[in-house]
Amino acid sequence: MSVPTSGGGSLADRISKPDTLNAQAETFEPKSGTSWADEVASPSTEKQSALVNTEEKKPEASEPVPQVDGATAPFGGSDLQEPEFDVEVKLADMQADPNNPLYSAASFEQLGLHDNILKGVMAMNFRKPSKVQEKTLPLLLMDPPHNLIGQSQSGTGKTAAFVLNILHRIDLSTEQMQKTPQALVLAPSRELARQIVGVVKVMGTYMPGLITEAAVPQDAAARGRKIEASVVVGTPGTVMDMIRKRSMDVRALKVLVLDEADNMLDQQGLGDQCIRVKAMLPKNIQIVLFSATFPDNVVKYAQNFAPGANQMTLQHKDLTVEGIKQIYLDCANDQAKYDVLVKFYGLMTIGSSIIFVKTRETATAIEQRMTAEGHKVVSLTGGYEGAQRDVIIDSFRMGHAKVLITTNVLARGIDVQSVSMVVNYDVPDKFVGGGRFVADPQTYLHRIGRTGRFGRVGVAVTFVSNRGDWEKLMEIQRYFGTEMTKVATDDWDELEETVSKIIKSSRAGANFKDGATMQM
Ligand SMILES: Nc1ncnc2c1ncn2[C@@H]1O[C@H](COP(=O)(O)OP(=O)(O)OP(=O)(O)O)[C@@H](O)[C@H]1O
Repeated sequence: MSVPTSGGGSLADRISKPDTLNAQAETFEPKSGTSWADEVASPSTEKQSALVNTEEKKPEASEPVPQVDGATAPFGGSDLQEPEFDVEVKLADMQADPNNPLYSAASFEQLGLHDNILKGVMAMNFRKPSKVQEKTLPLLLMDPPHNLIGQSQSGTGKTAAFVLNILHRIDLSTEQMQKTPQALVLAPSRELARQIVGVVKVMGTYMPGLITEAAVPQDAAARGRKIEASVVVGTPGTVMDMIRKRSMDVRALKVLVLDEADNMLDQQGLGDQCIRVKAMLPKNIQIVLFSATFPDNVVKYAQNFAPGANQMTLQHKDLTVEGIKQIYLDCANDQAKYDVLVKFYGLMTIGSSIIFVKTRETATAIEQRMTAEGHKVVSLTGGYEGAQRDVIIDSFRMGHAKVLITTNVLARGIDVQSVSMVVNYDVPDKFVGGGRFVADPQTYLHRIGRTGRFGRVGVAVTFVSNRGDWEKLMEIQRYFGTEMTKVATDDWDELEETVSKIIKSSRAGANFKDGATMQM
């Protein structure tokens, strides 16, 4: 099959010819659009603060076995050990390789956790800690408590590290204590907050009296209800409102966690809210910051926010996840991108995938066009109301929709193990003033990290259709010292062959429709 794309020759060709390149440079202006800060829990959406008791969100018995919203597959853990996964390297091998981020020399039993907590860990089928869990848990569990800044690659189990510390520290001995907030986790999106609630609940299954609640923007009906939970996970604006309105009592809080901490401290608005929340908490609270990325400009903030913290950090070059194969599709021009997207989806059978775009408008446009082509897609952006967002993400987690189109609002933290491909329809960039956008390596890393979770394999495909995109992508490549393979889109036979080879070499899980060899 050979499906040529419309005119113009490949981008790389144009780039190697300076004349053409200059001509192109004038044509391609940075797109304006919705910003990251606009998409995340913004002050306006946060006004509708209320509590979400995720107890009500249990799936119907007849539905496919879901990931509990947001917990990982309940009691399935990282099921890479199971033979159904046609991978050459088993999780056990990875966890025995000292150079792998999933490696550990210790067992969960050696970490000094209470038996009821260990039972939860074992029921999740976590057989051994990952490196970040093994290294940070002894530091987190120390008495007196110490602050911690922890960094490790996406999908390597940071959530369990901070959740285990929380479960270890809370006191559930009386009904009064069970209903009193003792640990607070802040996350940048409602979806991530709800996911973390799911993890706390699943891990704490064997802890009698554990009550966990999400504090995220919600419908007006629940507004004003007092939090009666030992563990609270929320977005910063909502939590700030609740503390101010005294619907959350913070006097007994012992632990504050910022997940995606660099993002939380760096973003205008979010950063202020986190600082205000912290100022209202007891002074001797343990502060724990986790992320896969801590860019240089945020490190100082982080150290001020968590004074005297123990630190586990990584070099840029060690941040990429080995199992994620990175390619870019060289599209003739901006208009050709959509055709390439549809042809690409026509060619491959992909488990679940996420398409990242820059603006809400692009998300809606692609959703409509792909739906018309018969694909089961949903889109989720900051433009939707909270309750709608819950329905959308749940339908993706359950596998009812196979393709999720979203903006940076879901770039971080979301853990859906079946995601075998991430598409960057727009190269991630950030506004730096003066009408300029520059490459955003951190967002790139977080986006592609939605696949390849805990030793799984996946493919990250970035669309490049102009010189500006290409330069930004090369900047990202340099930043991480990684290799991204260029794939032309003017010869689909060749594209099929190239992508097939790449997928095989990475053990990644996508099938070509007419000759499946790989399985995920
Ligand atoms: N010790 C373990 N053994 C097996 N599976 C694990 C273990 N720890 C975590 N996992 C699983 O690994 C997956 C990724 O974990 P998690 O979401 O905590 O990653 P993360 O490091 O927070 O990633 P991100 O940077 O993207 O937020 C989850 O599905 C989780 O259940």
